[in-house]
Amino acid sequence: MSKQTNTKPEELLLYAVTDRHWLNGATLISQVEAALKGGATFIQLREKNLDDEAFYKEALEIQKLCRNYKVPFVINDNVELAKKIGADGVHVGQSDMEALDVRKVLGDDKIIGVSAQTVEQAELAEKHGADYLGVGAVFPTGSKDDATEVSFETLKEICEHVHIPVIAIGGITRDNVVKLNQSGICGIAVISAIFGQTDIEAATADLKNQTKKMLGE
Ligand SMILES: Cc1ncc(COP(=O)(O)OP(=O)(O)O)c(N)n1
Ligand SMILES: Cc1ncsc1CCOP(=O)(O)O
Repeated sequence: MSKQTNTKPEELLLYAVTDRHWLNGATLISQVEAALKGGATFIQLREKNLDDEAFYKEALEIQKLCRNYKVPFVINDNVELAKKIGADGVHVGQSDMEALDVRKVLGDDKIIGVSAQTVEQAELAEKHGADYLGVGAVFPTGSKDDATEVSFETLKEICEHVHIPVIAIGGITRDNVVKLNQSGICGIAVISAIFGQTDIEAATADLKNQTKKMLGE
């Protein structure tokens, strides 16, 4: 990896993306804490329907928790909120604010993650200052209605064409993560394989082990 980025590949090993669909009466903070105890290495707060005030309060709370665990904390899509609370960064998709513009808002030191489904998108995101790429959906997923499927070949090609770390996302479980072996990724991002599990802490620890094995660590 020759290009300097604001993330370390080891921080991207097991990236947990929140989803209140799985709360079932629990609080998001308790679920995120269980994921952190189980060894999640990165947290993304992803809220699609929360009002501004509640989103702000929740982001502050989860940011504090992540700081206690020394784990990077980014916010999905909402660049203004990330700026306001001084989050470690944001994750944006192809239909969100462009990485170049995000960088102007957040400055040089913050983490910008960008979703990519093609080599062209990946190269452009890197050129525009992305620190890492989230590529998927690599398997069928029930967590995102409009997810585009990305083949193993495309995932591998993306990894070969960029110098920033790449993580895979979409339908990844403890049982299928092995199929991502030799793709070139440095980690995985998941929702349901962590937050959809009864024992979040144990599921996170198990998935982390399986991911390390897949990477040959
Ligand atoms: C790590 C990571 N990778 C990809 C995505 C998907 O982002 P996006 O394409 O913006 O879709 P939404 O998450 O906004 O539905 C992600 N969130 N995280
Ligand atoms: C946010 C996102 N982006 C591409 S697939 C996906 C959903 C991932 O969720 P799961 O790990 O439950 O398939």
